[in-house]
Amino acid sequence: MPRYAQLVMGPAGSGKSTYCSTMVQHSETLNRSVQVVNLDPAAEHFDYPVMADIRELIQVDDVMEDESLRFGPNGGLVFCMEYFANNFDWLEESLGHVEDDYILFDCPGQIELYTHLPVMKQLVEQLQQWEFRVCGVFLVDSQFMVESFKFISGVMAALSAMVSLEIPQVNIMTKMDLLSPKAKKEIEKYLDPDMYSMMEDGSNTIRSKKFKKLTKAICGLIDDYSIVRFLPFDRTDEEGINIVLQHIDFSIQYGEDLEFKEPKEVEEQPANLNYDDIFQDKANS
Ligand SMILES: Nc1nc2c(ncn2[C@@H]2O[C@H](COP(=O)(O)OP(=O)(O)OP(=O)(O)O)[C@@H](O)[C@H]2O)c(=O)[nH]1
Ligand SMILES: [Mg+2]
Repeated sequence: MPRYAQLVMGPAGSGKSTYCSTMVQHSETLNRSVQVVNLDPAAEHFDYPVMADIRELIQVDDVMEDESLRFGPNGGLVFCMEYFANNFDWLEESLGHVEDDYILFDCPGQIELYTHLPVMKQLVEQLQQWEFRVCGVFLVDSQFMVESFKFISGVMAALSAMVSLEIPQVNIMTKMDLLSPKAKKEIEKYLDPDMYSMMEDGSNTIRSKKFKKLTKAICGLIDDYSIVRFLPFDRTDEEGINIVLQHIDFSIQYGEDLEFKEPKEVEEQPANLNYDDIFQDKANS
């Protein structure tokens, strides 16, 4: 039986930890068991129960305080993640060997982890060896997506994670509840984007003549191949959360191997049943 995992990624403060705790609560209402592993060695607090916590293995503070290393917060985090990649047996031990389990990995917010460092790819390959089907969940704060040039940079960040990890990926715009009614209307344009008309919009930011060809090529890539799409995520909207979960489940084929319940057997009826005769028999008896 396969095991299932979501790799919850995204820029700093995009709502990864909140997403994890929302998903845990939502799954409880569906009577599904979902566990969370904290992979952020700099995490201070989160409000979900953890199955495993990378801070048991290594903490950013310890790395920064180490006289021989002398790292700052970002270098420290990269060091921690590389240390983690060299010690996957810690994760194996913490995860155990439960078949059919469903685990969310709450990742750190440093974007370089998803764009050019090999750690996350190594983690994905390791999880796949342990028979996990892994879906990338890339979160971007919706408040940073309501203008064309910001949207394109969000799309590029999501795309580089998709390209480097080579797993199914569901992209999500978080914190939809914080948008003003005007911004909510505006954001609809970005949930089903028409990149070519976006290039023609009022702002001059993406219409610089010098980069026109490049902008057009990027917009064309996104539009023509429908490579990147975003789903809205409002933590107060159960229906919306369910839609996101269904997309993710579908991408990792969750549920396909679950036990199929046989329908109750119906007593076989004679092929040429004559109802009139039956009613007549009953009436006579
Ligand atoms: N209103 C609202 N606030 C949210 C939502 N998601 C996250 N937040 C808030 O945004 C802040 C950051 O959320 P986190 O879940 O810690 O974000 P993160 O991506 O885990 O952050 P790092 O781990 O530091 O990268 C917190 O104050 C959350 O309460 C949301 O859907 N709605
Ligand atoms: Mg977090």
